[in-house]
Amino acid sequence: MKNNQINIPLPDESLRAKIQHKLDNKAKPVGSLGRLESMALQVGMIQNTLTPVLSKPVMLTVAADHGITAEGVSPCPVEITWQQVHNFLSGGGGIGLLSRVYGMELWVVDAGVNYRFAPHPRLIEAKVAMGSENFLHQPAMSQEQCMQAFNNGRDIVRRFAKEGSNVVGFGEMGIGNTTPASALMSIICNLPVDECVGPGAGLNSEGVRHKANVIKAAIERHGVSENIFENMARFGGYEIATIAGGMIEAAVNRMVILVDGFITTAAMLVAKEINPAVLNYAVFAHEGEEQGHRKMLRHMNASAVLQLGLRLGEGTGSAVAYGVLKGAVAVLSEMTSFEEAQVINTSHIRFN
Ligand SMILES: Cc1cc2ncn([C@H]3O[C@H](COP(=O)(O)O)[C@@H](O)[C@H]3O)c2cc1C
Ligand SMILES: O=C(O)c1cccnc1
Repeated sequence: MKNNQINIPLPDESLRAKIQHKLDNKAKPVGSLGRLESMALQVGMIQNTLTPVLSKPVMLTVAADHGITAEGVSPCPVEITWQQVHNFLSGGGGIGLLSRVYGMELWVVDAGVNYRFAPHPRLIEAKVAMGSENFLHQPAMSQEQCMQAFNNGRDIVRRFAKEGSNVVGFGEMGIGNTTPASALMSIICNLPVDECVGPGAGLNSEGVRHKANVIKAAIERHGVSENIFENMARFGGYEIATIAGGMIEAAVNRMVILVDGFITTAAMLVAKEINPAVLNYAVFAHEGEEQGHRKMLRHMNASAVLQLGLRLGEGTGSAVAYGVLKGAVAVLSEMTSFEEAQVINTSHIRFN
């Protein structure tokens, strides 16, 4: 597939001034709701309306295993991936809890976990393989497997869009997945590997150095392609490919995309390589502790909604930011104007 074949609708720029005017005429000093106002503007533009509504919010936590863990790049046992899938499905873990607290419907996607799950009403079966290959020695996925995972993500999100969801949060679970995320980041942001790695789930500094060396050796071995899908097949993972596809499809369907932590943000890096218009739909939920996360956001000129020192993933930051997003959307759609509130209009008073 060529990089730019997927068509994403562009915002109707003539609406921007109208939304801004509506925000400026709410009963408050101009701009005083800060970031809530810019988020409201973004959602208004995404939905092409002065009265946006968030409906049927879904959280997709996409899980997969990684052959590269054989190189000792994660401090944690790989069985945690499938164990956490069970945990999430029972309402546990960070995302089981926070999706419930903030009112998002959680779905767990098996994109490539090395475990055979019994069917479960909240588990979406999209397994391409029992985990990726060890990309130090061979490509993580074949080109076909990578496209399969990408298209699975598109299919899943298309289904939710058809059912009336207009906001989707992404999260992930996959022991070892900070390694492919760092590799893709280094390639896409054109940054040295050392600037893209961090402790992940808890490596010490020696472990981080080892992780960097593994990534450098893998990039040396396979080389970097001009084609983003080839790079994803060489160095990526099934959850990253599935999330990237899901993000692209969300934008195609004019859905708000909540982007979570380091790994999910790497999937957004991939998605914007496929079509940069996806960024119009992205709300970057938080800026986390992993150094690479901050740098990826800078690369995309994005500023995150929250700064909570998170370093978990799973979609936890997306769930919390969804709470903020709800407030932002309500400001545009529901907050009283000066006229409605019978308050003297101060929208002409501007300090810059
Ligand atoms: C109990 C536990 C729960 C998690 N939930 C998310 N992660 C996070 O840590 C993993 C990535 O870090 P690394 O690349 O260092 O393995 C991913 O599963 C990510 O979602 C977890 C990790 C653990 C151990
Ligand atoms: O920032 C994240 O999302 C993150 C950091 C470390 C491990 N897993 C996820």
